[in-house]
Amino acid sequence: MTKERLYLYDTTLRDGQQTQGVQFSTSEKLKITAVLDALGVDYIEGGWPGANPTDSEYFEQVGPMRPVLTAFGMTKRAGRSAENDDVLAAVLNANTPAVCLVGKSHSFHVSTALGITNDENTENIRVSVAHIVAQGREAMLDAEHFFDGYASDPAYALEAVHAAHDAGARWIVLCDTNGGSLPDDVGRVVAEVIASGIPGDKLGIHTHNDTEHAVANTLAAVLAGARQVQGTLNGLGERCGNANLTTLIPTLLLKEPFASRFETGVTLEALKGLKKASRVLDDILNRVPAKQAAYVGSSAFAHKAGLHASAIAKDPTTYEHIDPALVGNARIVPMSNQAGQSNLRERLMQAGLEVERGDPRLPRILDRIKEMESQGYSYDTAQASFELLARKELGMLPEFFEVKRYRVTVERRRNKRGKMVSLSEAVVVVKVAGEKVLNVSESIGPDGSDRGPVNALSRALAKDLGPYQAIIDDLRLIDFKVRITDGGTEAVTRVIIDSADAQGRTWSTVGVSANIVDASFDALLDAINWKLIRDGATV
Ligand SMILES: CC(=O)SCCNC(=O)CCNC(=O)[C@H](O)C(C)(C)COP(=O)(O)OP(=O)(O)OC[C@H]1O[C@@H](n2cnc3c(N)ncnc32)[C@H](O)[C@@H]1OP(=O)(O)O
Ligand SMILES: CC(=O)C(=O)O
Repeated sequence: MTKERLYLYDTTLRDGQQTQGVQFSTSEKLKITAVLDALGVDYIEGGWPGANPTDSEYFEQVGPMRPVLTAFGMTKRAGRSAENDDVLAAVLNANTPAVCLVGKSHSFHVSTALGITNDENTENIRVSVAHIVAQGREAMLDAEHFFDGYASDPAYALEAVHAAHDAGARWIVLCDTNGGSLPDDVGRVVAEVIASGIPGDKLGIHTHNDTEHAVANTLAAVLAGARQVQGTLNGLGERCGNANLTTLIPTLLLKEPFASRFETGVTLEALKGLKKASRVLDDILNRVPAKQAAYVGSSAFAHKAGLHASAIAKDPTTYEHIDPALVGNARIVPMSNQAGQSNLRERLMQAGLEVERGDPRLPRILDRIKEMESQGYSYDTAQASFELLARKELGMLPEFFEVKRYRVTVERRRNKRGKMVSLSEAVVVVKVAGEKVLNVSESIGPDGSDRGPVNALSRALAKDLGPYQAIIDDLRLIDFKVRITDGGTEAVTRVIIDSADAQGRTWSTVGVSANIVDASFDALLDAINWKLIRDGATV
């Protein structure tokens, strides 16, 4: 059976930039462009030229590429010609092969937001699309609020999209702008638009995630006949985000009925780069990756319960909907008080530790984990701390250095300008390679402000570890989570630290104490020891 082509349209650089707190620089936009190109999307919407200096600069710098570069803008305003609309001119001046204009298709918005008549709006759409087509560009209309408009005034919603179609638009994109639609309605409405005379291979779908249905709504639209799919990496986008391409792409490629009916520009080989693509965006945004993200999250193939891990060891398909390698992800079998010996052996194997079934050390490790978790530790995310605990029980934990003592102080005082400022200072004394080393560090960030006592401790600890220093030089603390938890008889502080290094590895460690500084210090120590072991340090 010949497969039908589905076109993937990425709007990370435009609608993704409408996410609260997200502001890409030009170089970040160029980096994301390269990721999208490698993945194989068909269109990249680069932004709104003329709306801000970054978007304009991006279009000047981006250069030729395989995906169709698309500039975004809005239909011309009433009372002026398309040729004389300065906003439209700025969009066209970016000289992109494709231009996508947002236009109103809900009569309520035409009267309320634009303050014009339906006829004027229809004319604005028609003339604007015709103007783009006359310049030899591929024209698209993002029909804003289409589904809400169709529910309240179907005749006008159809009039608006037919105006774009008749004026030569290559794509008419039906937008669920407020994200409140549900799949049955989206599928029905797309089918009715096709029945009204706009063929499905000219229809696109653009959904928002305000009811967590953006992906489901997109799939419903595709099943009803739409052939262009809009979305963003990691579901970035205005309010609750857009349809998540990081979920949609593997679903379209791997799940039925999509996999056998459709093909996209993304190959199975490129799909293996999906998790990495997702992480590049997280890195740019300085966000901690969402662990439970479908397909690409670090928990997406994590098998915590003993029953699951036992079956997974026999056949991974017992608890996995796809092979994680297809999307560049990996299976993990975390340790926790939900685990049995199958989790443990699998997890040890992943850490390079072969332990025979029936080895008496296995139940000892399990007992130790359960005992530590009852004191407030949590190992299902802090896998690096688990590995160190297991190594200790197995007699395979080298002592690279010994911490003799540490101290941290926080001083609050007025600076010369009379402003109250803090200064955190830490002293750590370690014995390493037979030598006692005293390290002192302050915690001042690049902007001159105090980064707190844990940062000062981390810097002092990692300042001079003698022969091991070169190994830990690239260690970075990327996240720090503190939680007051029940440690058996009384409340304790649990600190989880996520670390990363230049090899792209991330790992989590845990520390627990009644004292937040001690809990943090223990988690920091584990982070360093884990890296030393993984990088082959010897005593
Ligand atoms: C649904 C979506 O997400 S569409 C994407 C929206 N994206 C953005 O808004 C981000 C980029 N936008 C901007 O930088 C600015 O809004 C600009 C540069 C485009 C316009 O700025 P300003 O001229 O200051 O206008 P402002 O933002 O206050 O208001 C938008 C104007 O566009 C008009 N407008 C809105 N949609 C349309 C449309 N589809 N066609 C024509 N005009 C429109 C509004 O009526 C309003 O005009 P008014 O001030 O005469 O009432
Ligand atoms: C165009 C667009 O981003 C929307 O309607 O949601």
